[in-house]
Amino acid sequence: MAHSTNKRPPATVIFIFGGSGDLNQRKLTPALYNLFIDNWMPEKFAIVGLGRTDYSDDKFRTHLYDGIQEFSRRKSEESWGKFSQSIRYLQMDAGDAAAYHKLTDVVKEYEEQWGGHVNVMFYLAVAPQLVPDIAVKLGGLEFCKDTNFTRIVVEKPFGHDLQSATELNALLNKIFSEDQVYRIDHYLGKETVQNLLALRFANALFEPLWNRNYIDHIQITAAETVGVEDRGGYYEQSGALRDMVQNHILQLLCIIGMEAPVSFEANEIRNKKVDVLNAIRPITKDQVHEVAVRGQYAEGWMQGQKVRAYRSEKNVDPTSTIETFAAVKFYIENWRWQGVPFYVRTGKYLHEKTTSITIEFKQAPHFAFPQEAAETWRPNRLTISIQPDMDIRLRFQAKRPGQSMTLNPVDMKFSYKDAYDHEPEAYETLLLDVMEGNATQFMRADQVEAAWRVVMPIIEAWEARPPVDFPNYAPNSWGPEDAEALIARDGHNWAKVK
Ligand SMILES: NC(=O)C1=CN([C@@H]2O[C@H](COP(=O)(O)OP(=O)(O)OC[C@H]3O[C@@H](n4cnc5c(N)ncnc54)[C@H](OP(=O)(O)O)[C@@H]3O)[C@@H](O)[C@H]2O)C=CC1
Ligand SMILES: O=C1O[C@H](COP(=O)(O)O)[C@@H](O)[C@H](O)[C@H]1O
Repeated sequence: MAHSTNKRPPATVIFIFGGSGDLNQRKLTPALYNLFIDNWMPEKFAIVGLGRTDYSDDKFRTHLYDGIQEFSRRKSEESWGKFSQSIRYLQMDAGDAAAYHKLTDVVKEYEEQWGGHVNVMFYLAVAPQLVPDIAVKLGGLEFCKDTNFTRIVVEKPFGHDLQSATELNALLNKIFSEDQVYRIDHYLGKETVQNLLALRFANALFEPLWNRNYIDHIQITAAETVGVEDRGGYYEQSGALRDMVQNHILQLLCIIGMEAPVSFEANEIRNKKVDVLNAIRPITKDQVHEVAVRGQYAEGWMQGQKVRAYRSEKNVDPTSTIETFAAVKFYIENWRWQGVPFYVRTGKYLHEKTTSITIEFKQAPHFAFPQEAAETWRPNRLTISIQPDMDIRLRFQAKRPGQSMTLNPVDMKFSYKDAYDHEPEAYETLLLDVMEGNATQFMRADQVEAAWRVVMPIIEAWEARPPVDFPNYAPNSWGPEDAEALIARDGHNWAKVK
């Protein structure tokens, strides 16, 4: 969430389970380092990486420094020198209950050194199977019972389905209070996603139009130009629906669909979002084939490179029925959105890297212009590009210069690149939120479960009926033809973002 004052968070010890892993090197340490450069880190902090790998503190810092060189948006020897003094490594197997006293020792050490109580963040950057066991073991530590000072961050995937997510929530809520649990969805930390709240609720301009009376339909696209890369093992348990729709895309849909919050207090925002999830029209298993499309990439070409079919990727079953593309049509059953379709799609190896939201408005009630003007007329559209372009465009009709009354669709555009010189990475924002104890942009237990409830019928129908046509789309395309048909049946096309 936006941080309103330059008040730095209180003294914090950050334990990163999975300190030796990819997420820490690629995202977490670079984010903390950038917060440090911007003076957002607490005056007193320590970062303790945990893992089984045999690292000395120095070797661990060197490993993280390599990550800074590769992944950080800023790199300065001088600031790294200062920042890295606060990093250390603790070699331990997370399954070893007897080793957990070391965490208490570390916390006590800093309490003595810094002279007072310290906040503690546990970041669980480990495979999801390890999460329950680590949570239980942390629960045995006396200082974890301190609900004001101890927080636990849980990475995605949060559960594999509704049942496992519910069980994980029950377990976490037995050990920690809900206020201590931060379920991360990194999309919510993106500047352009947070800006959706500003766009909708800091402007009086849009709200009167933001409903079924003026909006024809809404599209959300999260397209990637990468394949599953070396994550075949994970992806085989997941697929596009679990990996992207259940979390990131439904969260975008919530922000677009929610009612105006009374305040920016965490539970107020989360209540408004969960209302949207609860209002999504349940899809029956019989309807799945009408409202949802799945795809899997074949071998082909991406940006001049030959790429393998999904079924030939590392750690992927050669007969895999896992989808690398998903498109779904949702309806939100409430006064605001009755009858307005929300089309969403996501996929790997698609034609363009883009995450964007397109809001298409209805036609003006009466068209008084000559017939030739109608030929170039296009509906009003508000297009919000989340990434990699970060801009908002409003398409409207203008008169084409000349002696006849012909129309031209033109864009009014706000571009982050032109307006600002930098923006923080999502993990910077979210890690600072955790240190400040602000859970607004994190998933509450009921939100996660409500999102699973939305996608479960599709998952179950797809698992019950394996696809017969996989692979069914070529790399560098926009996915399977059925995805075009899904939206074309309603008389629309997927919007071209650029
Ligand atoms: N990488 C990314 O960009 C993203 C990752 N995530 C999520 O973050 C989590 C971690 O992913 P990632 O970093 O890629 O995975 P990695 O496989 O790179 O890292 C896994 C980490 O877990 C540690 N680990 C495994 N077993 C144990 C154990 N028994 N005791 C202590 N530590 C253990 C490993 O340390 P060691 O081998 O030293 O024991 C390693 O540090 C996953 O849930 C993933 O879905 C989410 C979004 C993006
Ligand atoms: O959570 C995930 O997100 C990434 C896409 O993230 P983005 O910030 O680059 O849009 C996706 O590649 C990955 O499969 C998924 O696990």
